[in-house]
Amino acid sequence: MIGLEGVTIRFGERVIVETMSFSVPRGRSLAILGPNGRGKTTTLKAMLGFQALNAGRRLAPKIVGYVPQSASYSQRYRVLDVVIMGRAARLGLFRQPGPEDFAVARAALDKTGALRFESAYFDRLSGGERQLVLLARALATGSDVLVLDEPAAALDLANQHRLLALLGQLRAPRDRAIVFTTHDPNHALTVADDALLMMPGAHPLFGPVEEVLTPDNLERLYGVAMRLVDLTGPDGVLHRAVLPAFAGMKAA
Ligand SMILES: Nc1ncnc2c1ncn2[C@@H]1O[C@H](COP(=O)(O)OP(=O)(O)OP(=O)(O)O)[C@@H](O)[C@H]1O
Repeated sequence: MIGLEGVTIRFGERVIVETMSFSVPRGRSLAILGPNGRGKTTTLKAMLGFQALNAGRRLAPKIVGYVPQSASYSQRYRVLDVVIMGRAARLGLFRQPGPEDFAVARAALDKTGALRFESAYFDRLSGGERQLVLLARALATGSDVLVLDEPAAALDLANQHRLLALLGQLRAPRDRAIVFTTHDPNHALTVADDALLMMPGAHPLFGPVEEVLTPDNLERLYGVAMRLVDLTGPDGVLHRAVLPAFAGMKAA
């Protein structure tokens, strides 16, 4: 389980969140949505213990698989070494990674479709390729809690599809708590059970995706008119999708 209880965070005079509470138990996934600069990353950092709280407390296990928006290292590392870092908390300060750690790291890279980069230098990869490696690093922790900060942001459509399929696979056994931020409500509709909408100038809305992700709420969230559409998915079943009204506009 991971979450926040009565958390307030201020930067100077500015209140980012005030007495905010939510939790994600094992078996559920949460999507956090909100406009740029509203406090999504700050909320994730608070959950992970990287952000000082003005009030309240965080609820989190000792080891969490975390995918930051980006990562850079002061040294040059190969991809496999970056993923092995996900094992660090289990290894402790002095133990070297063994064959089992390398096997776990390779399996994680295989799962995210990044095994072909295992010997490449991490800093030579594209933004999207790095994101797949960071996701593998999070999986390699073996934690049953995964926290992902805009995991799809740098991904092309094929890799978004792969990421959503992978999140779907990770969610299916209902033995993990998964939290991710996204700017795409359709990603929330596809793989989240609950949504936290960080409304501009108002308290966040939290609840099951089907109750919270309404066109009205999304319009208030982004200030853009939204429409609901029903689309037949690859499985032949009708699925709900949301589109901003500009999706129907023709370029002049
Ligand atoms: N350490 C800090 N000190 C002062 N202000 C900060 C600090 N960290 C973040 N902020 C500010 O808090 C606000 C929320 O930032 P945050 O990164 O959480 O937004 P976000 O919702 O994740 O945005 P985006 O969608 O653009 O990634 C921003 O205005 C940011 O500039």
